[in-house]
Amino acid sequence: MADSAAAAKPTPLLKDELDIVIPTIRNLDFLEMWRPFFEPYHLIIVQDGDPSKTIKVPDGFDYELYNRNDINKILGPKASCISFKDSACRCFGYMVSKKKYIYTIDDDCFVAKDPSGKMINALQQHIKNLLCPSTPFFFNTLYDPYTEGADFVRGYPFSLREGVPTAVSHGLWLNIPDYDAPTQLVKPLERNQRYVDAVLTIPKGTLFPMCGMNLAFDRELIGPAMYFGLMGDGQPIGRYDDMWAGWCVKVICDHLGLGVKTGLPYIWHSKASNPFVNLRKEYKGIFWQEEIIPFFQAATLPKDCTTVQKCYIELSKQVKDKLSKVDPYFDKLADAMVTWIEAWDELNPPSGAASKVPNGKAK
Ligand SMILES: O=c1ccn([C@@H]2O[C@H](COP(=O)(O)OP(=O)(O)O[C@H]3O[C@@H](CO)[C@H](O)[C@H]3O)[C@@H](O)[C@H]2O)c(=O)[nH]1
Ligand SMILES: [Mn+2]
Repeated sequence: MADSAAAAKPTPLLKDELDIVIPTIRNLDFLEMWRPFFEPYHLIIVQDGDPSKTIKVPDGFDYELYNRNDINKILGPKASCISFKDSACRCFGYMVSKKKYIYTIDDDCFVAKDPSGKMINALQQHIKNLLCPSTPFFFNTLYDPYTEGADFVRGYPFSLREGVPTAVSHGLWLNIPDYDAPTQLVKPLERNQRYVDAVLTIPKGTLFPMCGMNLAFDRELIGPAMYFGLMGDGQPIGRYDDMWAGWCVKVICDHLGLGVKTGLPYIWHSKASNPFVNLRKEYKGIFWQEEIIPFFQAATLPKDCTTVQKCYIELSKQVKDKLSKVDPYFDKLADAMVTWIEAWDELNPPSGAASKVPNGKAK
């Protein structure tokens, strides 16, 4: 009987080709709710803050955990590019992973329900988004043409219907929306109750505010560009980690002909962080982004930038040239971008087939 039951249970999609990266400063009880969806996958937990604190992980999960001491030991002086006391530290998990795909989620994000009341398996939807092509060059008005019950509409060029590989799947959040501090302050009670049943490719040439709390990507296609910058302790800015990565990623995806999708899946974001603390972290970013975004909108990469690493190094040069006048911070950030690529290439030598190397060990 048992054999037939096991045989009937389908192997979860990309079970051995995807890591789940969780930045955390607290025990990971939230995993209990995700167990049906996450248990078959390997977790990479990036413990931020005090490394002497023990993070409790519920039994039954296969994981490796890295605290600040581990990061310093593994990267040596290059650890300076990994933020401390900010969720930006999660990008260390992307670097040490050996898998082709990454899903990253915050520890205050829970399983949401769709309008029918069904629990949403966010991970499976992200995988579906990543395994289906994107359509950045021509907008399909019936949204994702590859989803069940939809297609390319009349007038959509057949020459473009093959689409391009999808590098990023950006999910959304019910309940607490990812608002900046000023918006949170003026709308403290606002909750996102709108479930929009759509997945959209973000058109080429359009930037977007990438939120890191419910995000998946193809690590082999775009991993080296997923650097979450210098944030938190000792830095003049915070809560722009995912934004910075998203702007760099979108410029590089546009250049390399890769797709970025946003929309489904939703998660339930349960905890609003303190808007006053957030304002202090964000406020320089609120001014700076008025100059940063035109920089990324105007950024072009030369034809000989044929790999993500080459694109990223070129971008770091342009950051140093054009953004250092905004604040010396960008000079430091440009250098950290180079350090990140050096560390990435050290841990991920080009010869290694990323998804074939065994996982790291649980602590
Ligand atoms: O110093 C820290 C603080 C938190 N974390 C972990 O990071 C995520 C997000 O933390 P939290 O949910 O408290 O903060 P939010 O404001 O809701 O996060 C949103 O803002 C972005 C900040 O850049 C973030 O990506 C968004 O989701 C949790 O897992 C904390 O445990 C940390 O590692 N270090
Ligand atoms: Mn949160």
